[in-house]
Amino acid sequence: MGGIEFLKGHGTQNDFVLLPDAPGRLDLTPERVAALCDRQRGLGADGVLRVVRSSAIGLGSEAEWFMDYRNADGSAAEMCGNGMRVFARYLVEAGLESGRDFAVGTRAGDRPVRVHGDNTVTVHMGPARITGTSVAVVGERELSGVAVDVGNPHLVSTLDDDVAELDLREAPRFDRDFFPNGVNLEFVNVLAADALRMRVYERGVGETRACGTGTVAVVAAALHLAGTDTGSSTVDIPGGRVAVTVERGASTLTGPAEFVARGELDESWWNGLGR
Ligand SMILES: N[C@@H](CCC[C@H](N)C(=O)O)C(=O)O
Repeated sequence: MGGIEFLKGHGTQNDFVLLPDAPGRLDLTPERVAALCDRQRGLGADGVLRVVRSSAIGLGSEAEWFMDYRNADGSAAEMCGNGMRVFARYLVEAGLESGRDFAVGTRAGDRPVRVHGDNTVTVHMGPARITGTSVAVVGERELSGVAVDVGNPHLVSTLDDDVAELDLREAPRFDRDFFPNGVNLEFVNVLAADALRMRVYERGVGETRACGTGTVAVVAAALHLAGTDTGSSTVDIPGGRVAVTVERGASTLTGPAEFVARGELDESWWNGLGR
């Protein structure tokens, strides 16, 4: 095998390793993903985005390209909003899409995107469905929350005190009967009707500096608690700010997509990792 190309990028500091693999030939095991994402023995990232033709992955997407997203622990997830912005910008800059409006396949379904000229991207995130209520436990605190499905599962807890003060060094607990496949946990302050502040503890990763699906979930939950299902809000996360619109059966996420490096993986390192 020749050198394995990679790019490193981020969306509001939720960071990713992109692996271009059009024909789907890479043996991307959970061990290799975890090693790539490790910040000491690998490149370091919250997740991996494999750029593969939908026809090569065979998951029924009608889009030409499929975002094969993996969490830092090696698990696959349905969707990644910040990753999608970086992925879409890559497709345009690599000449793999000729226009700026196209759809990308994900395990949550095909997602239309628009890549703007200023390196921001709008992603049509699909429906944000309220699925009930549950509880997150942070240390000794029980925080009730609204469960939201954005293709992947979220539990949004609204706090009166500053989310910046929350101690997320240990993984918060949640109801495994309610979320048998795990859950992304968001903690939010409502600053105004159209301004939220959020921290997130991601399934398969830990605390990250942003989560795109999470920002859609917190806007949907805030609207739900205000007695409506339609509205727009900015969401401030530790890594920056995004804009979210939620409507009945649809939502959009707009924010930046940045590249920081590109290169080749060391082949002997890659080949020596557990398969
Ligand atoms: N950071 C992502 C979400 C990635 C997947 C998540 N950890 C899960 O397991 O569902 C985003 O920007 O949406």
